[in-house]
Amino acid sequence: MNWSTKAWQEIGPIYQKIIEMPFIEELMKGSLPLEKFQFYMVQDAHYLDQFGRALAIIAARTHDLEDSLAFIKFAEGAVVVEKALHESYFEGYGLKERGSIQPTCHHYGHFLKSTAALQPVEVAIAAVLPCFWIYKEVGDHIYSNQVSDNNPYQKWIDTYAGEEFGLITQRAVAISDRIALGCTPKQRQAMTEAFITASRLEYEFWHSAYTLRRW
Ligand SMILES: Cc1ncc(C[n+]2csc(CCO)c2C)c(N)n1
Repeated sequence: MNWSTKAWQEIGPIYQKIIEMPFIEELMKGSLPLEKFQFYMVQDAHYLDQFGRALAIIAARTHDLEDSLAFIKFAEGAVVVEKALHESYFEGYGLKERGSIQPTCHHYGHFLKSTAALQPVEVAIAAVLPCFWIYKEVGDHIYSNQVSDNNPYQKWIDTYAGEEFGLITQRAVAISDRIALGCTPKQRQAMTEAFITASRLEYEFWHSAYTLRRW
C-alpha cells in the first residue's frame, strides 16, 4: 500500500467528523449564518497568506527541481486564490476589511510555516497535503450532496469541486508518494504524524469559524 492510501486511512475518523460538522452541513444546505462564513473568509485570507509562504519555503527545499517547480506553482495558486478572495468574494459576501488573525488560524499557519522551515522536507510536504486533499474531498462531497440550487456559497463550492483543483491535488499526492518511497519507515511515520496534525487543524479551522472563536 502506498504512503498516501495509508495516511488517508489514518485520518478516516477526522474526515468523517469534518463532513458531519455543522459548518459543512450548513454550507452544503446554504443555511450557514453569514456571520460565520464571513469569519471563515477573513481567517482564510490570513491562512492563504501563510500557506503560500510555507509552500514557497518547501519549493526552496525540495531535492528535485521538478518538485520545486510544482511547489512554486502551488504557492502561486494560494496567492492567486487569496487575491480572488479580496477582489471578488469579499465584495460579494459583504466584507469590507480584512480583520485580524484569530487563534486557530494563527496556530495552523505557524504550524505550517515552522514545519516547512525546520522539519525534514518530506515531513513538510506531508504537513501541507491535507490542505489540498481534504478540501478536494469536502468540495466533491458538498457538490454531490447539494440540496439547494440557490446556495449563497456556491462560488466557494465551485472553487474546490472543480476539475482543476482535482488535478493539483493529484499532483501533490503523487509527489508525496514518490518521496515516501525513498524514506525509511521512521521518516514515513514522521510524515504520517504531520499529515494527521494538519488534518486535525483543518477540522479546528472550520470549528473555530462556527463558534466564532476569538482571542
Ligand atoms: C484552511 C484552509 N485549508 C485549505 C485550503 C485549500 N486551499 C486553498 S489555496 C490551495 C492551494 C492552491 O495551490 C489550497 C489547497 C483553504 N482555502 N483553507
